[in-house]
Amino acid sequence: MNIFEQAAGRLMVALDCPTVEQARQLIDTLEGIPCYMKVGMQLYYSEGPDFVRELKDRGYSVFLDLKMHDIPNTVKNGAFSITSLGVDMFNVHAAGGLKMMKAAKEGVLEAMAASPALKQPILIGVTQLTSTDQTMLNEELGIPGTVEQSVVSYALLTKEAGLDGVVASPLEVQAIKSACGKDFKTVTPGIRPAGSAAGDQSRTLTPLEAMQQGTDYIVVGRPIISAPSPREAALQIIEEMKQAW
Ligand SMILES: O=c1ccn([C@@H]2O[C@H](COP(=O)(O)O)[C@@H](O)[C@H]2O)c(=O)[nH]1
Repeated sequence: MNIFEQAAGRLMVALDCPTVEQARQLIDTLEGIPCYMKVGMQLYYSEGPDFVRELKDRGYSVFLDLKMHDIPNTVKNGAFSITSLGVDMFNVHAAGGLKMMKAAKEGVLEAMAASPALKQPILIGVTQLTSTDQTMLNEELGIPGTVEQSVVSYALLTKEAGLDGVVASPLEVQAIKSACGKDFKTVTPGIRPAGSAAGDQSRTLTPLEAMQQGTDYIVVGRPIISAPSPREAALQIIEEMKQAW
């Protein structure tokens, strides 16, 4: 695998589009770029599992970002269904607790036992959303301490539950890796190339800075989707990621 492919494989493009037609148009413009595709609530709730299957048929790695957070039994059954779909990665909220995260893992293992040909998906826990800042954490959510402390404590809980990694901002990657080990995966949204609008994101770094922090995957939505040329924007981000090698 060359450096371009290695970098592209660590870029997750958030397909935050309202319809499958718009998502297809975006994917067509990214033809030949071997990035991960992230399907979130907007597209999944409108188009359902068929579009995920279509992405898999087109050869993409798929991160299904539905952030499950419910009672353990419901999450276990949801994890069974998601694993049976054949996605490469999915997530649950770490705030659902140890029992809920362990139930998600059980759902994965039961789906694997039912269909041994499936590839086991990477299962990750969401720590503190990248839109959350220090004031919101302490004053609105009533959680004491720093954002980094909260993220690391969720990461440790996620690891204890037997999951593979977490979603966090790139600013916390080093603290997560030193608490949970370098093989514990970090998936980091909150990526903003220089000059692009932060929007609702609070904890951000550029693609190069995120890679320099040692993150495993960066997630990018609007800086690609809303660019005049999404293809050029994605290629530019991959170029920036390559500089970290
Ligand atoms: O903490 C989180 C968890 C998930 N996301 C998702 O990532 C993308 C980011 O999109 P941008 O347009 O680049 O901001 C989006 O799909 C979120 O749902 C996140 O941002 N933060």
